[in-house]
Amino acid sequence: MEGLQDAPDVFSDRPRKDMCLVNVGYGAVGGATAAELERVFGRHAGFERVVMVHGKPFSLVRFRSGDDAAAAHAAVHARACAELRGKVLFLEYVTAQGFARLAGGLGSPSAGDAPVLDAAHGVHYVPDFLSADDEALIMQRIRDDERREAGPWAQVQKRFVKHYGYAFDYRLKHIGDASLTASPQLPLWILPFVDRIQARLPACALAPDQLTVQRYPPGAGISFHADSHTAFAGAIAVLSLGTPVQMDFRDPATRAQATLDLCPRSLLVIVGEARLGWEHAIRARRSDLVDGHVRERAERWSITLRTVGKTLSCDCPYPALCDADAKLVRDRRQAKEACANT
Ligand SMILES: O=C(O)CCC(=O)C(=O)O
Ligand SMILES: [Fe+2]
Repeated sequence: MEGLQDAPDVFSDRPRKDMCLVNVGYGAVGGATAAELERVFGRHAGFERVVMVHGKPFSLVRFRSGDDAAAAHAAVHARACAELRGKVLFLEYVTAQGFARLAGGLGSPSAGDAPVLDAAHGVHYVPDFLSADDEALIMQRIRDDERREAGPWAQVQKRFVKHYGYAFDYRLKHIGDASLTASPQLPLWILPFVDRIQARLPACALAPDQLTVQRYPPGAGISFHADSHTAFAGAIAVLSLGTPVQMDFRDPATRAQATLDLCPRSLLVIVGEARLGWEHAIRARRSDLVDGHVRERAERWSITLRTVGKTLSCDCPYPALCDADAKLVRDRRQAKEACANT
């Protein structure tokens, strides 16, 4: 296929949640529209979204899991499709990297181009943003709240999370049930720190209405992800407390990586490209290698501040990581519009 001979690691022999419909692209002659493809794939369990790339002869389809994709593959692959004028459809499983490369029209930078972690790319890192007294005060407030609220903490992988303002549903990867918040408002003790973040980084325009406390015992991490583009609007801020930890950033198309050391008492704010176009992760391991030396991890706490997206939309140029066209998001958007019109 066009351009793909130079793209190793794009296709996979075994089922993956992403598939490439290799012989139908966007367009009039022999092509289809996204709505037509959604009708074809939307009837299969776990369908999430179709991504079409202008000017390319293929399309991409994402399912919730490899099993869901395999079931749709069994029903669709190498068969004539009545909705597409009897055209025989051919599907190939694609890797996550393949999906990102194809969704980007294969125009992504070559592998090995390490992303640069600086403000120009939307990474704002402020070491020692908090004093040791601030850190102790925040830890004390977390403990005080804990006694008063008695939860609700949730365990996600090996870490523990608690939400204020809005809950996050880690299964749906979107805003969840409000009853799962410790409180519908941000805790009052965070407000002076929000003011301080705004004063320090005014251009990031952080105006949070959700706060998440996370506790990482040694060995806990968070797998590669981009925070949902539609669940949250604008900048994301992270205050780090406790042990230092490395955060890895990854370009989904090239897999190029860069590492940022998140020191205790630091502030990290990600916006724009770093927030929407890169994934980030904290590896689930007990130590980090820093300048050739093993640094053991102890317990780490983070406070993340976000603004819940009210429009459920996103017009970023990063389709591989954008959920604006995901079925869940479209359904929620529709339900919201229906509500507004009644
Ligand atoms: O704990 C952190 O430093 C950030 C975690 C993160 O990426 C997230 O909650 O989305
Ligand atoms: Fe994140």
